[in-house]
Amino acid sequence: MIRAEGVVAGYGKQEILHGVDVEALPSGITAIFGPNGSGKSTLLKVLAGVVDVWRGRLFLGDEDITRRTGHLRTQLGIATVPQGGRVFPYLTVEENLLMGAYLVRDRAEVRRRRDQVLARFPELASRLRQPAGTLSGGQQMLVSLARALMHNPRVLLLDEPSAGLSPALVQHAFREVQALAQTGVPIVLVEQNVRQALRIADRVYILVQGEVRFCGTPGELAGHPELIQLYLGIQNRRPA
Ligand SMILES: Nc1ncnc2c1ncn2[C@@H]1O[C@H](COP(=O)(O)OP(=O)(O)OP(=O)(O)O)[C@@H](O)[C@H]1O
Repeated sequence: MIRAEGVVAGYGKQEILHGVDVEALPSGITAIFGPNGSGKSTLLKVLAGVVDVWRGRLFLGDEDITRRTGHLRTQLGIATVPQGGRVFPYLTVEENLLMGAYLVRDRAEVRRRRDQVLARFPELASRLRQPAGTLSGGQQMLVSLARALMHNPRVLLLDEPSAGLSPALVQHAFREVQALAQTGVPIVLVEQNVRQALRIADRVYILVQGEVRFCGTPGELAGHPELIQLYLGIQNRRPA
C-alpha cells in the first residue's frame, strides 16, 4: 500500500515534514491527526505528488513513486479529494463525474464506472444536469468523492471531508467514507473532527510539528490520554 519512508518536504526553504514514516493499511481507513499546521495536508500533498519530496522515499505497493509526477500517480491509482471537496462549479454533476475518468479512453468503461458510482450515490443520479456549484455543501462533497471513485482508485486520499459541513452533514459524510472503505478502497484520511474520525479509523497517526508522535489503533490511542488531550483537544479518556 502507499507508504512514506523518512520523508522530508516543505515549501520554498521552509521544511515542514522532518522525516515522516507513514504506511496506509491495505484496506480500511488510516487517519492522520494532529494540531493545526502540523503538516497533515502537506503529507497528503506529498503522497499525491503535489508537493515534492526533498529526502526519503514513497512507495505504492512495491513501486518507488518518489519521483513520479502527480499525473502519473493518478494513472497509478492514487485519487485525491482536496480540502472542502472542490467541484467544478459551472460544470454539471455529470461533467464533474466524467472529469474523474479523463484518463479512460474506453467509453463503455466510463459509462460502466459512472453507473456504478451513481448506484453508490443515488442522490446524485437525479441531479446529473445540475451545475455542481448549485448543490449543497454535503452534496458537493459527494460529487468530489464520486469523481475520485471514477478513477477506480487503488488508494483514496481524503483531506478533511467534513470541513465546512453542518453537524448533520458531517455524520453523513463520515458514513459515506466508512461505506467506501468497506467496498475495499483503502483510504488515507486527514481530519480535524477527531471524535467522528476515530469511530471509523482502523489505524491512527498523530503528526506534531512535522513528526510522527504516535501510530496505532484507535484502541491503543485510548491508552494515551495525554496525547489525546495535548494534541487532539479531546478531554475525556475514551476518544469515541
Ligand atoms: N503552499 C504553501 N506555501 C508555504 N507554506 C505552506 C503552504 N501550505 C502550507 N504551508 C505551511 O506548512 C505548514 C503545515 O501546513 P499544513 O496545511 O500541512 O498543516 P495541517 O496540519 O494540514 O493544518 P490544518 O489542520 O490547519 O489544516 C503550515 O505552517 C503552513 O503555513
